[in-house]
Amino acid sequence: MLSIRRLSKSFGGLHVLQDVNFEVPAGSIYGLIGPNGAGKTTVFNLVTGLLQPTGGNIDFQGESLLGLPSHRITHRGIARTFQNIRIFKEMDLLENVMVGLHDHLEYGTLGMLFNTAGYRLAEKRARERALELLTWVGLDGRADVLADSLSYGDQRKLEFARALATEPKLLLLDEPVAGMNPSEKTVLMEEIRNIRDRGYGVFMIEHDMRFVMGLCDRIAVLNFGRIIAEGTPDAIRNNPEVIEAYLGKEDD
Ligand SMILES: Nc1ncnc2c1ncn2[C@@H]1O[C@H](COP(=O)(O)OP(=O)(O)OP(=O)(O)O)[C@@H](O)[C@H]1O
Repeated sequence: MLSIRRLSKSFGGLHVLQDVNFEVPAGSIYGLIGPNGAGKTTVFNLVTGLLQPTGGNIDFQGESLLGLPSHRITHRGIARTFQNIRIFKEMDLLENVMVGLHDHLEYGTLGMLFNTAGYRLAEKRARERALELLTWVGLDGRADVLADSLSYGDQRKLEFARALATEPKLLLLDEPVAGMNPSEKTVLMEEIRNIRDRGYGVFMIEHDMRFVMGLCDRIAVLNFGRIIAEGTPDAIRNNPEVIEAYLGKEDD
């Protein structure tokens, strides 16, 4: 689904990524791990068009993403959440999700101004879809609650629903469980599995080893800008180079 070939990125003389290769298969949960500063966020920024690579290719569903601006990449079917949650705190949950959907509405400002039948139907559909997405992430029944009043874990779920509103095929999650308590993590794990089972691909950066190992189908390990291992959680867990580079330094 997402194919990364010989990818490199330098900032001046700093080689942040060098000859990075891996493939995120469709319908799977894929993890990208590695110590702080290894280059994980740079990979996400390259895939989502916030940065352009120094060399190499990024193909999504057989077509290159290189040179496309972020919004075109979103339209190709890649959505993203951020390490620092980005939601509209002064809006309710339904409005937060509908903002993501509005990009896909056929009826623009004129329809809204004149409140045409077409616009009303599109709004009704968007509303129903937003409510469905809130149910998917376990926030049903709270559509009219202000986002600001949500717990941290629920804010993450809302961000998740907002990303799904762009109708992606692949969802990029940047440290989805950062700051969550253990029970929130367990719930989110189940929800990410449900999303995968609905046919979405999930590609995540995560530092929480228990979460990554328990959830991902495959994992790539970055260390100083290079992939040092790729494989199933069991293979990664037992890889001596990975243990030395990363797992050995884990607090847990
Ligand atoms: N725009 C930039 N200009 C210069 N250097 C950058 C830029 N973005 C990232 N870097 C450097 O690239 C390296 C990799 O950063 P990156 O954020 O990709 O790492 P990471 O693996 O996501 O780390 P963390 O786990 O701490 O989030 C770091 O040394 C960082 O300082």
